[in-house]
Amino acid sequence: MEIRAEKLAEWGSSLAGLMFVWATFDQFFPKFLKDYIQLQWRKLVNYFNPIMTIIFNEYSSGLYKRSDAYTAIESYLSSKSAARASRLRAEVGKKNNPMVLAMDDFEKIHDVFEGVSVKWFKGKHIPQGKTISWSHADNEKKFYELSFSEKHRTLITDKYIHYVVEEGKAIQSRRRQRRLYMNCCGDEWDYAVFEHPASFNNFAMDEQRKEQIVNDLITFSQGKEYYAKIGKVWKRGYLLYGPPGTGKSTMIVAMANLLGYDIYDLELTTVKDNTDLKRLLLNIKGKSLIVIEDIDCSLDLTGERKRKKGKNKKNRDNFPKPKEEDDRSDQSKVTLSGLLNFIDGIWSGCAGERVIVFTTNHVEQLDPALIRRGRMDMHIELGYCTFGAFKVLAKNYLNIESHPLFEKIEELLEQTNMTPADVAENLTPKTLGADAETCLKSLIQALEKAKEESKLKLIKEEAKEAEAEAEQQAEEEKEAEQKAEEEKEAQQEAESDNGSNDSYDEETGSEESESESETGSEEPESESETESE
Ligand SMILES: Nc1ncnc2c1ncn2[C@@H]1O[C@H](COP(=O)(O)OP(=O)(O)OP(=O)(O)O)[C@@H](O)[C@H]1O
Repeated sequence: MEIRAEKLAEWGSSLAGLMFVWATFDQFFPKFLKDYIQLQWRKLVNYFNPIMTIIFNEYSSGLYKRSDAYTAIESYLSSKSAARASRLRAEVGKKNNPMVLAMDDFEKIHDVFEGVSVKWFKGKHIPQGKTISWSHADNEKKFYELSFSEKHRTLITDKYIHYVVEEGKAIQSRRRQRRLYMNCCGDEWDYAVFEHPASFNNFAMDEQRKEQIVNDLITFSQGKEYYAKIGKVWKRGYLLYGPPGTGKSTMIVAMANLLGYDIYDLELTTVKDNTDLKRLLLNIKGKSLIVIEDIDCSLDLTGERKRKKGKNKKNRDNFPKPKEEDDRSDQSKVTLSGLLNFIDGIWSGCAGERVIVFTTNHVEQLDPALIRRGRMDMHIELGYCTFGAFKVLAKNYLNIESHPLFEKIEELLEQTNMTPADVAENLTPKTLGADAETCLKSLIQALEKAKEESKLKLIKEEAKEAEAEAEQQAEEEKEAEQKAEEEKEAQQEAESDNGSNDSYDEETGSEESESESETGSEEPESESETESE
């Protein structure tokens, strides 16, 4: 015990001695000398275990835009900092990410990639004796320094940095508040912050089909290298078609939420001409989902423009249109070929990764050129509610996965056509505290009513058809009678004509025989003339 106490006292005094030396060194040695000693020390360490460093500056020289690599690294490290950095800086984030913790200046954190340890340091140069400028680039110069053992150079430069930048970008896109853009005047986009809770988890559709679509979207979003390899622009087209209320708009939102893309809602009727359409395309950023809703109402298939008929378009039609915009829509000259160029002409290669979605209630009216594979790569039919889709809605709206009434509902859904929108509406509790069973019963009532109505409709249609058939038959009979009558009259007339001719013959028989004999004598003559000629 005594020996241990002695040892502790010894260490204590050595530590105190060291601290005294360090304090003296720190206080009395000039900065350049300290820097020099530090440099020599690093060189000594490097000699035995060579360390490589890479610097990522916040601003590239001469540019006033933050470096993309720097911001991506910042996002990547902020996701690691909460657990690893000893000093953090808290920043108020956006609504969907209230607080962001980032590593503070002059902090270090360690990271491990494929078993290799690396060190990140966040530093900044503060220019001395310079007046403060409004430009960040002229003031503090922040940077990240990545250090690692020289022997892992290839792994870090070839793989790790790429991984960090891609991860950082993905984190940025998840954190960023997304935007819903609308084309407003000519070639410009206006936007609103977009927060819609629809997702594939709560989208009512058969699970297998849903999985196919989700996989397709994810494969596309991760396919940068694949598209580069096959020499195609990194874009994919989806055609959503089906009756109103089957979830076309909802699926667009679910797609955007899944991919973390902004939505560009393109209203073709307000685009002046093909040139404006091209300009709009050039103003679309990457990671975007371009939507043209009700394409059949936007563009005449001959390339002529057609004003929207009857359809109450979402978003835009809730606001009064400025007069110029109304006038503009009258003058729109976007053609089908302009739209085809917009989708996949050479200009389409300028906007980076993006998805194009068309929706329509009348797929049969669309020009095949517009929706052929390669333009609209995946055609998705959204139909009436199936039992599989109903189960998703029941889980969303009532939080139940099974119920004795499900069997009856399945049977009724097979016998009638009801859109998911109507099913959802019937599952929504109408009174405070209404339980699941009440809502299911209300749906059954609605389904039975719909079934009755469709039966009545069918009977009416059949009666109408029968009536039309009877009418046609009567008309045909009438026509036949009339025809018979006419034929009879014609025959009678012919007979009476014959009778009068006979009596004339009797009177003028000699004349006729003369004329006949004249003609008879002439005919062989003319024949012989023709032959000799
Ligand atoms: N498959 C679905 N899953 C979940 N909710 C749905 C589905 N289909 C429709 N709904 C609900 O019905 C409402 C109307 O759907 P939505 O606007 O997406 O239909 P739509 O096919 O785009 O209709 P329209 O052709 O009239 O534009 C939405 O608010 C949504 O809540």
